[in-house]
Amino acid sequence: MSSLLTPEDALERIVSRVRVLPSEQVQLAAAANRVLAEPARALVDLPPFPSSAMDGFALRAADAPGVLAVVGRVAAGRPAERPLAPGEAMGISTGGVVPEGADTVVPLEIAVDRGDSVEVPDVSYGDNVRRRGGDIACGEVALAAGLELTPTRIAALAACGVSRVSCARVPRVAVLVTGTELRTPPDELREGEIYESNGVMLEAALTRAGAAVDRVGVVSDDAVEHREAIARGLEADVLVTSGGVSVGPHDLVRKVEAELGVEEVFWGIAMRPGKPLAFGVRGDTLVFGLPGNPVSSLVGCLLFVVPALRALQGAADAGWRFLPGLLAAPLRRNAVRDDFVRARSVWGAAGVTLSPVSGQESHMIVRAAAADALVRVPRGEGELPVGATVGYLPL
Ligand SMILES: Nc1nc2c(c(=O)[nH]1)N[C@H]1C(S)=C(S)[C@@H](COP(=O)(O)OP(=O)(O)OC[C@H]3O[C@@H](n4cnc5c(N)ncnc54)[C@H](O)[C@@H]3O)O[C@H]1N2
Ligand code: MOO
Repeated sequence: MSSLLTPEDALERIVSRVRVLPSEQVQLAAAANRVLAEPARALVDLPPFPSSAMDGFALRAADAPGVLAVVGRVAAGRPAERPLAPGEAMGISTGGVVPEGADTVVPLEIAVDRGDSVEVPDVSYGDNVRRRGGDIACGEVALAAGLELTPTRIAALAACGVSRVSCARVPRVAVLVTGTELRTPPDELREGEIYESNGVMLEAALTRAGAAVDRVGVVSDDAVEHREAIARGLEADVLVTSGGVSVGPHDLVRKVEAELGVEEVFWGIAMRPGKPLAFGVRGDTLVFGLPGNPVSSLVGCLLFVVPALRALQGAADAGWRFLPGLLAAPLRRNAVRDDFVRARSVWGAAGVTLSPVSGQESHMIVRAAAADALVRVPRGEGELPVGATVGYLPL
């Protein structure tokens, strides 16, 4: 591990080995968090008709101010039965069709409703009328290919009349945990054993990132067990292992993967935690060897596996999505590696401030759990002062 890749180079190498998964048709309601494979077009004008933005009276601006005859009442979904003539007004609800002949809506609060007539003040032409097609016109692209279907985007497509979308298939990810010392709660620990935490963490993080996760199991540091489990894991789109990627005699993952035909693309990244991360490919399967220390595993997953899942689904912006924040405490930089520091974020007048939590060692998952932000301290000289702008990922 003499010359380590920078995190940026590591991510670039990973993304360059990704082959986007084939797409399939998906019901819109089931497409949340997935990535659009083709542009989605509006099937209607939106709004589909000139609609009222207020509860009030529809009229012609040229007739105001004055007293107008009320010749109808329009509700949302119940349009007027005839056009509006000069000198007339119609009661109208928010979302109602502005009747033909009307061009303006006066809100209830500034009109005097006298039942058969209404007194209205001066108005500006077009006030409170939402233009037909003002949001989008029928046939236009509402969302481009490569966009993730956030709740806002799902709503936008539903409003456009779209019921099915084309999305990349959900990536299948196999998670394999290695380590003879690992037990699952509530089993009792024997001398030298600890509770396994990376498997559940990875399943949660990868499910949140849109993967279908298959827990291949927990294997001890034994080559035969490794071989059988890794061979199964290699059937998935992505294999993520935890532990066994360092230099010790019981670190078997890379060796067994090589025997099973995995081409190692790199091993080792100039970052802390997570330095001994390994990445390889076999066919189209991406193979991530995350270090066993729990915080190292978490950081490796967020920085490299999650973007790879986005890239597999054809996301236009698969890369890191660091948000800007201000350091609340000075942090020393390392000359050659990036540090990823766990911090607590607080929103204040100056923006988001980030306070590193106490206990930054890579086995301290409980200390990390007090944090909600992963702060990048870029390699370089000296220290970052209080108030320095840094990038962070929400945890
Ligand atoms: N001589 C060297 N030793 C180590 C180096 C090194 O460069 N030279 N690197 C250290 C770093 S950095 C890390 S990170 C770890 C990574 O080691 P492995 O990926 O081989 O992980 P393990 O040895 O299997 O485990 C490390 C640590 O984490 C605990 N662990 C493992 N899996 C889990 C799990 N699923 N849940 C909870 N805890 C887990 C394990 O018990 C160990 O304590 O190597 C350093 N060593
Ligand atoms: O990176 Mo190890 O990931 O420093 O504990």
